[in-house]
Amino acid sequence: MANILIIDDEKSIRKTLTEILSYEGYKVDEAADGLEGFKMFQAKQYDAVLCDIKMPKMDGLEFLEKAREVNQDTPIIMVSGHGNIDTAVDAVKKGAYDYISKPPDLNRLLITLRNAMDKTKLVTETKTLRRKVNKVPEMIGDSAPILKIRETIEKVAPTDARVLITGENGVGKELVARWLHERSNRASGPMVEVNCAAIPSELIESELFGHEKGSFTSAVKQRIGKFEQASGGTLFLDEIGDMSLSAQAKVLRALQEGKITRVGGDKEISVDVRVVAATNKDLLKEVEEKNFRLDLYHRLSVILIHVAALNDRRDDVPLLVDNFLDTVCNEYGIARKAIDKDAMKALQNHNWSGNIRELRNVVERLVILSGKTITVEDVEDFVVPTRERKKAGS
Ligand SMILES: Nc1ncnc2c1ncn2[C@@H]1O[C@H](COP(=O)(O)OP(=O)(O)OP(=O)(O)O)[C@@H](O)[C@H]1O
Repeated sequence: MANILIIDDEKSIRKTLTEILSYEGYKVDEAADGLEGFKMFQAKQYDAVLCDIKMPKMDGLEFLEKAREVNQDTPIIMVSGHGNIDTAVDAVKKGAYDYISKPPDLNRLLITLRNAMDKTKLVTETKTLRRKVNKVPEMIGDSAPILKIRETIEKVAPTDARVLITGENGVGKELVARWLHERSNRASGPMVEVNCAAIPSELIESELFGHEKGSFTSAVKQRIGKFEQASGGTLFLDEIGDMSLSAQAKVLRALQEGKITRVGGDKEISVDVRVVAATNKDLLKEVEEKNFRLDLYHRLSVILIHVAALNDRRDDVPLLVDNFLDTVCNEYGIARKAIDKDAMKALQNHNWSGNIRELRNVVERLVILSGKTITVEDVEDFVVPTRERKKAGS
């Protein structure tokens, strides 16, 4: 049964609305002004709110504004008298679902309520589905370094502490960042990723902080930067070691003050982001070579997570191979291929300079090229690079 909150200072209106809605099977609570209504709204989850505009203590617009800060999803329908249709329209612009006029027309009231609640249901379902579709892949492995990383993620994720993730290419740094977001209190917010190495240095500031229209030749319209996009969520700065010194200075300011300014703008905009950064470089060496700011390094590295190279945790190889065999065969829609002991051993001893990304490619290649069971010959034929085999044979 849906719960509806009615906020109106006129007792007769509350009575009429309550009678209609109770008759239709809704559970109804009443409040006589915005302040009382807001307290009830904070204390209980409602499916919809009907709210008068002109009221003592706290009016409808103020209620709307405050309620939106608490909960974005519950639809709020304004109930407007003759004199304040304009305010009702204004309320809709500010996030009210719709408005109905006094005296309330029975059919219009019920249809508006039903539509509002249908929409909320759809929004909630979409959110749940999106979360399911974008599920973060498992972090496979039970080697000591992986256990330690999982433990650190569980401890650190719910805090807003900044994390610097280090490790070679393809070890799983991005995966760690995604789990930090997933396990944080920001998980329902966005996770926005910026690959600092892939963006030309003259564009990185506009990418991160946005720009105002006309601030430079190609700025034909206003653009919201990644810091703003990530508000309420996590900003993942990948390859931070490749960021220009001038962009570093601006990032530092954003981290110190929690505020950014768009390129070509003069307004300071508050942003609420948790920053997670990653690099394959030795940042302290970059600091020594004056390519990276020490103050920024300290800001970013409150917590350090180092992801060990696959060659340093070979115990994880069999688990990873088994897991990738499952997913790859599934993706290709073919029966799960087996792998014999010697083949697994050969993979375990291989030099994984490309880390887990390389391992996944290798499994994919083996699945495509081998028979039902992957053998050590397959590994020798399809995995060990020709160059190395020639060397070994000569
Ligand atoms: N422990 C793991 N278990 C399962 N899959 C993993 C694991 N670690 C990494 N992967 C997968 O390996 C691939 C490479 O990982 P990821 O992109 O996180 O590496 P990275 O360190 O960020 O690489 P780069 O530095 O090149 O950006 C991804 O597909 C990721 O899902």
